[in-house]
Amino acid sequence: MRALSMESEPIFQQDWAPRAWNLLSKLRDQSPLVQCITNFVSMDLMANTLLSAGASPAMIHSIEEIPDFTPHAHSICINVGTLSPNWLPAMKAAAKLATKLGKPWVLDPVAAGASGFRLNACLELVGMKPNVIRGNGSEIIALSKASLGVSKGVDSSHESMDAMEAAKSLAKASGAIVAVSGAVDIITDGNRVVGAHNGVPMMQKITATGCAVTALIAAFVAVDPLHALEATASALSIFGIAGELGMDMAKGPASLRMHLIDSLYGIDQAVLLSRAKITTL
Ligand SMILES: Nc1ncnc2c1ncn2[C@@H]1O[C@H](COP(=O)(O)OP(=O)(O)OP(=O)(O)O)[C@@H](O)[C@H]1O
Ligand SMILES: Cc1ncsc1CCO
Ligand SMILES: [Mg+2]
Repeated sequence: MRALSMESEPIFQQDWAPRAWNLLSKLRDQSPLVQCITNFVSMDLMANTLLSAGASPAMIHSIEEIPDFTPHAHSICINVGTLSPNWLPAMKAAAKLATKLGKPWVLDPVAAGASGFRLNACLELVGMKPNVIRGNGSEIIALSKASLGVSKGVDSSHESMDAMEAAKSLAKASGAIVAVSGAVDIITDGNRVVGAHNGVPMMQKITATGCAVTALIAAFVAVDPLHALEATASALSIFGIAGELGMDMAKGPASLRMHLIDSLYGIDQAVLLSRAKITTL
């Protein structure tokens, strides 16, 4: 057993699986309202992921509706996947209001390194204090270095582990929990680093699984806003478990999409406790 030297150690050494189950149970009881300002590709999978987990999604993105609606949301997910100049003001208005009201919000910097417009928009949003930033390896590296990448667009050309230092420095600079998805999902506050080892490679062959897990993180952070790192690791692990269970029934990406949603809906305590694999890295 490690020495209990740091003040954060008791949480660091927690038993992750029971904690993840506790959060999923809370989510199912409370059904948090998650406002999603997200890309056109992801809307269906994101809403269905939130519903099957037990949360309540609302894809409400018009700037005119933010003053009335955002105060009712329990958390907000902002995703720049199909960004255009007329969407950015609504994203910023929602982020600003969420921060002012103390509501957790989560940023998905899709293809952050693909263009100057997108990178600057993401950097501006990072400056508006998201509670969590979740991207793939290439996105987190581009954001951390504030530079354009030779990226494949929305897909990653890096392993998540390649982005470890970038994730830590982005977390330190922004004050956000930073999560990097991949074979091992990395979650860090800049000091602590945790790995979520669930999931199957075929999840990369379904568009917007990353977007969907970012929204799931928003739902988990809504039920435990004071422990955003633990909530983020739990969401990533549980989504990965749904992928593993779904893969047992799937014939390819299209049927995995369906079985993943069914599996997320059906995850019970025994399955979660036996499958969740969250470790200190
Ligand atoms: N090699 C892998 N093995 C297991 N799980 C994986 C692997 N790669 C990705 N995943 C899982 O797939 C999900 C999506 O991660 P990915 O890194 O593909 O996101 P993304 O690139 O942002 O996706 P998108 O832009 O399509 O939404 C995450 O839950 C992640 O844990
Ligand atoms: C394919 C695609 N293009 C812009 S957003 C998106 C969904 C996955 O990020
Ligand atoms: Mg993505």
